[in-house]
Amino acid sequence: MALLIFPSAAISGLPLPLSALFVLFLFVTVILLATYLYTTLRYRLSLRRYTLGPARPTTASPPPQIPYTIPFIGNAYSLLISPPGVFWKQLFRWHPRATGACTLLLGGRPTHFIYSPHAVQALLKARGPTRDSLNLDVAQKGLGIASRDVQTYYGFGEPADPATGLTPTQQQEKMNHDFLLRGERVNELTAEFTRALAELVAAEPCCDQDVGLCAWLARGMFRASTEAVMGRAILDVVEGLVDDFWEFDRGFMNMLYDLPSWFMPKSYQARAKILDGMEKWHAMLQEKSNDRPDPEGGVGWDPLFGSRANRAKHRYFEARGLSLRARAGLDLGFIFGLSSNAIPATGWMLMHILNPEGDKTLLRRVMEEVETAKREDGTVDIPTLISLPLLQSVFHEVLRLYVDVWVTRELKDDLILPLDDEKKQVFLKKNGIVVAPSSLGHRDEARWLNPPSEAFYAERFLRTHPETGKAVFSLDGTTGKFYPFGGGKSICPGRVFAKQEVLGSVAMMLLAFEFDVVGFVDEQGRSKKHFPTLRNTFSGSGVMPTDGDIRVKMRRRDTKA
Ligand code: HEM
Repeated sequence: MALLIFPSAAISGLPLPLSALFVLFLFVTVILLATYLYTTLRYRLSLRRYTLGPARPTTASPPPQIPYTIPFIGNAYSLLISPPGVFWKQLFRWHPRATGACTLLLGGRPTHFIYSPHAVQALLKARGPTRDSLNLDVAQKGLGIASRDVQTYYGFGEPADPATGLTPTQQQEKMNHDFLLRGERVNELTAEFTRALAELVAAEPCCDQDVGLCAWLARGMFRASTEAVMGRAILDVVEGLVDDFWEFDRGFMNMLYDLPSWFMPKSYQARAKILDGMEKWHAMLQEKSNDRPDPEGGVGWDPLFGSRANRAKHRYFEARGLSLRARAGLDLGFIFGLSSNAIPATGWMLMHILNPEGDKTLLRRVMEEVETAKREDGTVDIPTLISLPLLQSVFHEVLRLYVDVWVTRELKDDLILPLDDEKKQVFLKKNGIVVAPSSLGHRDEARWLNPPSEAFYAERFLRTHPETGKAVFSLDGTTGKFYPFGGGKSICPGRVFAKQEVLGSVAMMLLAFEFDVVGFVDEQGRSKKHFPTLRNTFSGSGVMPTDGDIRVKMRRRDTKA
């Protein structure tokens, strides 16, 4: 006690630097302790008000703010260093999940996290909240685009263009709608993708191969989807794009969280190299295309620009007068959207279908379904494929288990969201940030039962049709608890293509090759006993990467004697 009241007396015998250190230590301890006590008291009071307040619409209260110890940094440290899911598991041991929402202090900014399905559903439907601030962060920190170029690209707050009657944001939404979401355009993209993938599959050596399945797949799918969407030239001009992309992808969240480059030097180097290469590619595009690329022209795909979606994007870049460096960064962002989710999702799907520790009948049942989509010429009929019940269920189960996305919105106005019992509401003040972490809905133990939420269950999204008795795919009852593609006006514009790309790839692989599983390996290729799980990395970015791979011997089906 005397030590606390008269520290100088207690340390009078110590040399000066040690005394100074001791005082500093004491000072820091007092600050941390005081912060913890203050935030805990505030939490207790706000929780009481929040849970005991009268259940009338006029009484919406702000979410309880979770205590923390370090001022400014707040809860960021424990949230970010915990392996995926662990922070929430520990939090819900003492903070009632029934609150449906809570506030965390992340680097000085109070951020509201919501996990009540009603609240999530209402947030996604609300027209006011936007993704603007996240988009700015992604562009500047993640993609390395200069702030003024980002402003030029997004043009937030600019009036509508007199020629089109659309603001820049509306022009981007229209582009996504016209070239990524319209049925015929998606079909064109898928046709190009499957053509490119089939060429790569045909070029694979036919002899017995022993490969890491996901690593092998990631290279092939990346080439095929990049070629289909961005054209062939980019793969020739940007040297080492495939390997550099995955190195960049590994460090992307570090960049978004502003961690210094020495923390992940290889990822920063890979990004710089890609951007240099893509700048060259853009210079070449400008040189070779005197006319502005025409997205509506007769040709669906050309080797220089690739898809209509890419031509439309380049036309927009031109119209906004963007620098080549900015175009390179924005295209890297597009390739990130294109590849960083769909490719790992395909890997997880194939690994589960082939898993020798899993359901031994799954591969046979999936093959029986996939065979029904095989055309006489050996190609796959995509409309048939994407309506197969078991295959769709496996795809959605993979998205449920492995998508960990923070659907993030910025509030331009105050927002009141309903909580689960519908009598209570939560109040969120304008200018705040709201996050709906998908993993809290996707892995909610109370929602996903038999088998429990942590388990992979291929049939999870199948129901028995009451009249035919057949298994049908269904997403009934999942609103606000399952949102792998986000929702509302910012919902993923690539979702239709993603489903065709993933299911198309799974089917093409299974129809082309027989796989014998040799064993499991970790990321360094060392053998490990069990099926791979989530890599211990930052959560929140989309489909989580695996911490290993499944080693397989591949044999081409058509060359089997
Ligand atoms: C399994 C695959 C995929 C998953 C799980 C996924 C998930 C998501 C999510 C959660 C968002 C944020 C939505 C929101 O805030 O509400 C998003 C945005 C986006 N996705 Fe995807 N995505 C996938 C595939 C794709 C593909 C293949 C493309 C490109 C063809 C793509 C392009 C984009 C773009 C451009 C955005 C940003 C939209 C904006 O800023 O408004 N995604 N995606």
